[in-house]
Amino acid sequence: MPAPLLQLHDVSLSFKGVNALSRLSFSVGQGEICALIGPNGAGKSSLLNVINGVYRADEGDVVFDGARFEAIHPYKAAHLGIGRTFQHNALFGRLSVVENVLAGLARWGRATFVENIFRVGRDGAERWRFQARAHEILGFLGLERHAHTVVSTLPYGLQKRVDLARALVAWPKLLLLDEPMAGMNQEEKQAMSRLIADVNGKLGTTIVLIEHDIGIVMGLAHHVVVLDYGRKVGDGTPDAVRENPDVIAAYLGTVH
Ligand SMILES: Nc1ncnc2c1ncn2[C@@H]1O[C@H](COP(=O)(O)OP(=O)(O)OP(=O)(O)O)[C@@H](O)[C@H]1O
Repeated sequence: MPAPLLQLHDVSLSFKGVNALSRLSFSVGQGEICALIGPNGAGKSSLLNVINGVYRADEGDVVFDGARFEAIHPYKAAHLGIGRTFQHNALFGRLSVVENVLAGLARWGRATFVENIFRVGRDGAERWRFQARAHEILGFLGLERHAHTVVSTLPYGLQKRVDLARALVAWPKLLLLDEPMAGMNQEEKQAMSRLIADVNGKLGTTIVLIEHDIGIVMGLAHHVVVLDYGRKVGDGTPDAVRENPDVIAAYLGTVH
């Protein structure tokens, strides 16, 4: 395995007696695409929330890029290089695509988000740097021709791509994607899967993603971690995980 970028050690989290995560340990190597799979309620979203500081683990710790934390604020996580998309659309529907992408840089500069999108304010050089970065990412994700389209008027598949652009614009080392293909048809899933592979292959971004479509996971991920009731029941290459009897019993066996 490549050198780890992210390591979890004995991470536990509970909600009023429900164990969402139980002594969970695993590592994600630099440059990997790691998929988290498991049945509904297995703890996948809770895990992403611990990694980027939305939840604080009850026990255990996380090591990211060589630095250990028990709790971290989401803004701090973003500054350290942990980007995130959400399961449910969290875009500003009435703003344009490029304005939404600029929102991903809102906490990076000296000017405010409002100053940046209305192109006013203190730091012209920074404003142009951010605009250039936003357009670079839009170009990379094939969204440039939609840059000035109001987000709510775009088809769902493209809105998910804008969400990816917003997470990617702030130079993340680690990108956490919470069901980036949820609600998509097969063609849209294939297109999103190719984009994620490009982000990983061409930008070198390490990716942890939650995905329910096993066919997509097996084709896209280098590494699969399987959760069941907050516990890890599988951890390895897609082929190794597919043949693991515990995984078949806990999860893969239940999808047919
Ligand atoms: N904010 C919360 N308050 C109370 N319980 C929660 C909360 N978030 C998650 N849980 C519980 O923790 C467990 C793990 O939930 P989580 O959403 O992390 O699972 P998941 O694998 O992401 O599920 P899904 O595939 O349905 O999104 C579940 O039992 C869930 O009900």
